Amino acid sequence: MRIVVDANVPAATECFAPLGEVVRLPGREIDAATVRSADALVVRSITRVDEALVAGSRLRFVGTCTIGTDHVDSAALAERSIAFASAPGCNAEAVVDYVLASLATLAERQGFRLLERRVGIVGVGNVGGRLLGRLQALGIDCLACDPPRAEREGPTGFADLETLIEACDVLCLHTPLVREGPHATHQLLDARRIAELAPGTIVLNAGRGDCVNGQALRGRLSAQGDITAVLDVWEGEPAIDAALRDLAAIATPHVAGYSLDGKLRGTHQIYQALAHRLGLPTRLTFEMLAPPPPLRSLTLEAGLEVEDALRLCMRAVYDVRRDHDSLIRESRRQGAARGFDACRASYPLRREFATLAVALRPGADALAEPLRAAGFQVTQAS
Ligand SMILES: NC(=O)C1=CN([C@@H]2O[C@H](COP(=O)(O)OP(=O)(O)OC[C@H]3O[C@@H](n4cnc5c(N)ncnc54)[C@H](O)[C@@H]3O)[C@@H](O)[C@H]2O)C=CC1
Ligand SMILES: O=C(O)C(=O)[C@H](O)COP(=O)(O)O
Repeated sequence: MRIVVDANVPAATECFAPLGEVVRLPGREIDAATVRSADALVVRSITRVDEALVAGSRLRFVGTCTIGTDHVDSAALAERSIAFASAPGCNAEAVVDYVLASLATLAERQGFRLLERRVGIVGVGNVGGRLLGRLQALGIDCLACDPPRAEREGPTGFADLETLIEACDVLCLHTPLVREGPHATHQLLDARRIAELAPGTIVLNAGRGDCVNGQALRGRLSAQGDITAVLDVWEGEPAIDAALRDLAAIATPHVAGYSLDGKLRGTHQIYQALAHRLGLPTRLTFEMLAPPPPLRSLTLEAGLEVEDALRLCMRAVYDVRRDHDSLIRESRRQGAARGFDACRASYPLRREFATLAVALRPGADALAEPLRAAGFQVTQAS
């Protein structure tokens, strides 16, 4: 059993070596020649898995250690009886951490209170649903837009995109890339909708780059400069639009989901799927793969404002400004595409908010609820 695995998949040896011979390759270098002699292929989102890649191979299994599956032609795999598995929800918590860290950073920079904003969430699945849960627990007013869910579950609790555009201060996109059909998301935020955004709106895209018309967004940012963009995903990755990158308040190289926890969960889900396919037992648990976090706990004294406490704890675990700064620096040093990929390949260790226990001194009890709502563990300090 020969298993070709993307070099950016962590814990690949621990998970896949017990199942077969593991061959590691950079995701963008996995091609038809390397796949020809493979029995199983384990990728992340940058390897296009289509008929051209798998034709002539003896592949029996393809797994992507990611949530998104738009890089995989699942019909072409089914046609050849190649089993396919993805990793739903694996890094959803990390994306929610990214959104909260970005909004907290903008709140500080632009001088608004995050807890007073109204947030519109487009795509309320594993990511958007968890974001909704954390924001509502924080007491933030939210509107949710998810036409496929509204169709299945009924309209209560959902609004249409036009309403979100009109009524929300922040618009967060968490849709998959769907090119065709009644609920296509390709260019969902098109030139008309971008023109309709009220001045002061924050647009955050952590879904897929092609869900937003980048040219229209760049036009609005450069001509009027009256909205704010937070962009983690881009059209044409890794060769992204440098002008749009420079106009975005926060620009990151498709790393919203890049917590170690999220990546390891993705690997572990595909390990389980492949072992199941081979009829082999799964001896490794997720807990065996995840090392202890470098920062396990911190203590807060009484007297901190809620938003200051939230920002302090978020930054202790994940400071999104670091990812923005390294994309700008590496793009200027190496060019847009190489800089983008270099930041992803050498991504520093990042853990999720849930790995940090915040101990509260007597008198700081008012922070307990908001900190828990944001995703941290909370304990009492003496
Ligand atoms: N930036 C990053 O690092 C990451 C990006 N992603 C992207 O985020 C996407 C969403 O992830 P999950 O929430 O886990 O997926 P999911 O499949 O659990 O949820 C997606 C939701 O979007 C909804 N949706 C579909 N078409 C829609 C439309 N036209 N308008 C509004 N909503 C629509 C679906 O009904 C579903 O509820 C992934 O497909 C992936 O492309 C996921 C993980 C990390
Ligand atoms: O899970 C997804 O969907 C994502 O977008 C991943 O975080 C992307 O990770 P890479 O494939 O870019 O390593």
